[in-house]
Amino acid sequence: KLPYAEPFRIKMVEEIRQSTREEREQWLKDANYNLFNLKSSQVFIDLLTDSGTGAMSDRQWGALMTGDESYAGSRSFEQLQNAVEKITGFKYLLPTHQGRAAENVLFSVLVKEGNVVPGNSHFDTTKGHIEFRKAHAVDCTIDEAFDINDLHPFKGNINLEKLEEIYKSHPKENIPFCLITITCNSSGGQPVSLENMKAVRELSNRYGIPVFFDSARFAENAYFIKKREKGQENRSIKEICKEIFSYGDGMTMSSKKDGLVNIGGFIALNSEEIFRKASNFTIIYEGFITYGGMAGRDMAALAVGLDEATEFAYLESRISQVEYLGNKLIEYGIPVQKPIGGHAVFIDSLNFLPNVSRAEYPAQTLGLEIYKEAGIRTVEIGTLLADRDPETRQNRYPKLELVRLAIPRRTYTNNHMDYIAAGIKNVYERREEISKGYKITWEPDLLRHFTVQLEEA
Ligand SMILES: Cc1ncc(COP(=O)(O)O)c(/C=N/[C@@H](Cc2ccccc2)C(=O)O)c1O
Repeated sequence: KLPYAEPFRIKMVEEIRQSTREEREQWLKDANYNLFNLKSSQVFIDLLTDSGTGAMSDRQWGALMTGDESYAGSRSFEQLQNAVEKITGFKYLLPTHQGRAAENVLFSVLVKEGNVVPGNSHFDTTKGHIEFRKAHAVDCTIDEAFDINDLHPFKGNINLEKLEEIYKSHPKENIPFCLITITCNSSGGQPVSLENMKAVRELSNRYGIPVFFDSARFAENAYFIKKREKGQENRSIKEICKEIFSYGDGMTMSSKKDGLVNIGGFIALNSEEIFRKASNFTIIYEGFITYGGMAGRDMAALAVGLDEATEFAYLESRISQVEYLGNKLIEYGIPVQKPIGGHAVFIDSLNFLPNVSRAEYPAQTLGLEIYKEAGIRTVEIGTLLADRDPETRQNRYPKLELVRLAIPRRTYTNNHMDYIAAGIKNVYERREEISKGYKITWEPDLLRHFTVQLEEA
């Protein structure tokens, strides 16, 4: 038996450059201690996000050259429509410029003030688009997801009792849909099992509630089903994807993740009625319904990307690299969410920095220390991202206070993974000295983590 190796070779490279610790300390000060404000030239290894940061293949670059920029009826739209239907089975497609735009269009049709939208953990913009409409996102994820050492293979699963509790305590007109996020980003890139999706579908049918998927990392979810769920090991990724989507009425997609492109999103669904209504919002917010904020060439590249992303060999190499980094950190004794997620390793900053009070944002503190140490940019998935309670305006302290190391697709080598692990180990060895965190000097009303400004506490 031979080990796996990447099912691709590299044909283009982009230079990255190291800096000095002194430079980085100054740059952080200039950035108001918000890693989003760093220039890319100030970052050696960029793990801020796996969204739109991956490498396209030569076939995708080729598709760019033959994109059809017709305003209506583009050939590239048809190519994308065929790819989406082949993989998901959904008949109607509305392209958008990215995932939150798909949420904006779909939720403009389905989400009304006072509504309740249950599911597993809704991610930041998805929750933002629900709360922006004065509706409530309710997290019904299983409890095991919040214990980083529990090895439950599907920590993205929905707790059916919690979900049924919601269905029983609200009239169905007040629950526009149940949203299943695959994989579940906020709980650590954790997958949802087919069995759970099927059970959610059956329960929702009993109460007459539609089911939608937030599908940003659906291919990685399918990979975990194939690897971990009994009876799935001999099925192709594409077969598993088809079954996944058979349990939903539709999906939103950030193509910047498992679409393997740098920009793009879409809505796909089966209901002609919702498609008609959503089309109006697409025309208002995005563009005509056969391009929706995407260039023809980007739709052509996305059609190829969806096909590549749903191939086992690609997923095995992508996910094995994340696992490789996760296992190195575990070897160093660093507390991380387990099992290792599909797109990222999530460090438990409460365990890592016990001397930093929660009110001083320990995950942000750790992210800044990792950048100072090694020029690696990460992101906080904790109290800053959780935003304030819309009513009380108090901080909402989530169960998990995480630093996410999101690994871009087909971009870094395992030498970079070794470098990342070594940099974090250095911080871990001096963790006792870190006792002061940060405080907010300015924040916006919504989705504050992108633009918040901080200073040393
Ligand atoms: C499950 C899920 N659903 C929808 C969307 C919106 O899609 P879009 O509008 O971004 O295309 C996202 C975006 N996720 C980005 C957001 C982010 C966070 C921190 C730093 C940079 C970017 C990420 O997780 O990295 C998502 O994860």
